[in-house]
Amino acid sequence: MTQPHPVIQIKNLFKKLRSQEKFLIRHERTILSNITLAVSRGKVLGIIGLNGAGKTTLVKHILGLTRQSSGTVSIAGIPADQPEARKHLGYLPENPYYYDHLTPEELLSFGLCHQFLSRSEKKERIVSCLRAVGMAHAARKRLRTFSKGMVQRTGLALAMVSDPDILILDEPMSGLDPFGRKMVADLMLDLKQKGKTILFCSHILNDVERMADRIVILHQGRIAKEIRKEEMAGLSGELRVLVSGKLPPSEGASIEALQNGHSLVRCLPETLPDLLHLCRREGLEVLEIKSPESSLEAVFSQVIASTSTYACAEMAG
Ligand SMILES: Nc1ncnc2c1ncn2[C@@H]1O[C@H](COP(=O)(O)OP(=O)(O)OP(=O)(O)O)[C@@H](O)[C@H]1O
Repeated sequence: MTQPHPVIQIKNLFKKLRSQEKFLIRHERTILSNITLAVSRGKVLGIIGLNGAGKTTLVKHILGLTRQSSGTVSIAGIPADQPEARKHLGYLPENPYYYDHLTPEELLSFGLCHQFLSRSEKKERIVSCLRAVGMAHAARKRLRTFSKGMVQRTGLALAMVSDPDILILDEPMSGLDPFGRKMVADLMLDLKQKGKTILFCSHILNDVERMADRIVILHQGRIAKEIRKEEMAGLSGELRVLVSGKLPPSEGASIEALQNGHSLVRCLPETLPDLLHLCRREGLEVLEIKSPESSLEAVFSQVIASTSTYACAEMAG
């Protein structure tokens, strides 16, 4: 089967920044190191990483807003620094800030100024985008009167208004209440169903796990791990069960004898009834059942622990 042509293609991308000269010695910091990444049409790629891992810098390269030290970035086959590449992109920045005397309606019509649409088509597009993000009721209010979450929602509408094929969303859930988060998640899945390609960065691992087809863990400017959806399903989501004594071996459970005489059992939720039965039979008490961590959270922690002596990523380079 032939692979679909990637709409975002990054090859061997390096970004180095020159620090101030010290004693005539020039220092360089590597912000991104040998990033190679491709996203196919209609797919959702989630990027996660610690603060300072390089996520926003990577996004800036995709948007053609900064120049790479080496390597290539292309959007729909066009180098990312060419203006034509941007026609394919809708962008929500990490901390959206817009002229706050504007209304969402005015802001979105600015986003459509290069589109050949009739007045009524523009109006229809603006209304439907504001409705999609739950901001239709505030279409004519000044942005300066908005909460952070309302600005975030308006920013998302702006990213969508020109109907781009590719959406680049830097922390789309930031500042949103639980309803807002669900709304954005549903919206992203809807956009995906419409064939849009989405690349987003987030610190909310549950959302990333739910929405992404593929996840990239960026650490200290490098791709530390890529996880495909199929692999995500297979990640362990084990329960941890604390039992008041020693247990004999049991199928489907890993048992660790603790120094205080208790046992810590790890098992999948479907084998819990067998384990409870075993505890009853052995006359042991179940002291605690801890639900699984987000499986992505477990993998993320593992990757970070194994790829670094965790010094703050900002010190890297
Ligand atoms: N203009 C700049 N000048 C100097 N250093 C910079 C600049 N922009 C980014 N950096 C450094 O590059 C590294 C990556 O920053 P970036 O903003 O891409 O991280 P991030 O993963 O988006 O972090 P966060 O999760 O906190 O948003 C950081 O160490 C940051 O200090």
